[in-house]
Amino acid sequence: MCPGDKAGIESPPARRAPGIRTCALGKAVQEEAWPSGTGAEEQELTDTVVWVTGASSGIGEELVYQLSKQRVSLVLSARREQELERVKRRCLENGIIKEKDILVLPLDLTDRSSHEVATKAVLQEFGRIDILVNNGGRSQRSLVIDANLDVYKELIELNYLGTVSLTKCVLPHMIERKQGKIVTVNSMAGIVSVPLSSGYCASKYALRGFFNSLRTELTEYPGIVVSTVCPGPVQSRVVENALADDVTKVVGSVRGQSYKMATSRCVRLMLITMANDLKEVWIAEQPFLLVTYLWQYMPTWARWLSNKLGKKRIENHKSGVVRAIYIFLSNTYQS
Ligand SMILES: NC(=O)c1ccc[n+]([C@@H]2O[C@H](COP(=O)([O-])OP(=O)(O)OC[C@H]3O[C@@H](n4cnc5c(N)ncnc54)[C@H](O)[C@@H]3O)[C@@H](O)[C@H]2O)c1
Repeated sequence: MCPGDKAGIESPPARRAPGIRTCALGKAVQEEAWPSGTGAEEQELTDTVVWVTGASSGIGEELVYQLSKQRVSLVLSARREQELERVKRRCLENGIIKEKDILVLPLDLTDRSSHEVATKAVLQEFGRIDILVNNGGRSQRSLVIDANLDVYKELIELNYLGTVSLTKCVLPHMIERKQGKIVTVNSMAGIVSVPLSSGYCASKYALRGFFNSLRTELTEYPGIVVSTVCPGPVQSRVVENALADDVTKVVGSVRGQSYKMATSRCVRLMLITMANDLKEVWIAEQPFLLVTYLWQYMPTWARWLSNKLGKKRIENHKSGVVRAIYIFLSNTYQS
């Protein structure tokens, strides 16, 4: 943690002395050096055109609410137009943006043939795309032995290929302008391997690999920033919507989420990430962060701990009381 970081988010990096360092954003850590000499707050995103996928729920929905309090243009995408219209109304009621600043653009990430047309629609409306936030996605709660192969196909189609496809549509525009930000909501499950989420982990590992490669390919375009955001458990509908053992089955309703990070806090930290062009951030409360550190730096210990905690999680899943584990330590493995 940075010295003086006790106040967490209330002591933003802008106040800190120049220099490269590894900092904590309050309880949530970004494993990344701050850019030297700077340290922007989210207001620096003013006057940008931001396209958010998965804007109808959870992290994406909260992200557009917080962005709508600044002077930005927003494109809201997800599959359900009605839900997007609801989110738009709230943005207009509580934010400072006007009707002309917000475009509802229904989009199915798995329908890759529609992505080019959607990109053109955004460019036609606002003339540019400054920030693409690849947020839409789904999780999984099923054992490898039980999960139908279609579950894996769907998770790769949506979380991985859908994101890659949209990014590829937007990229030529950013390259032409030599600027832009591609922010992808990955997960701690892109670093930590978790039982019951094998397909989800695979899709998020794949995404992390893809964007790390893309970042290197873009070195001659320093104005294009590729950011990967890895949250731990955050309050949203991600578990409710998670695929079970068949692609037609979802987990459904889940019990309390109070142990998870508040969506608003996660999003605030994401905005700071975006304003500061950070390459990779880990956003989580303890002990989730600690487990991620173990996976990164002490994989042998991480595997030992995973076996202990994972066993319990699997037992609970098998005995049909999987919801109980959401409150206990085995949630170390949440998406
Ligand atoms: N909430 C967490 O604990 C957590 C942790 C780590 C990462 N994440 C990631 O955060 C992102 C947002 O998830 P969330 O937690 O807000 O969950 P959520 O279920 O509340 O929201 C998911 C969003 O993705 C959209 N979506 C789903 N399938 C889609 C499709 N085919 N096409 C377009 N949009 C689609 C949904 O409509 C919704 O808007 C996901 O990528 C998820 O993997 C969440």
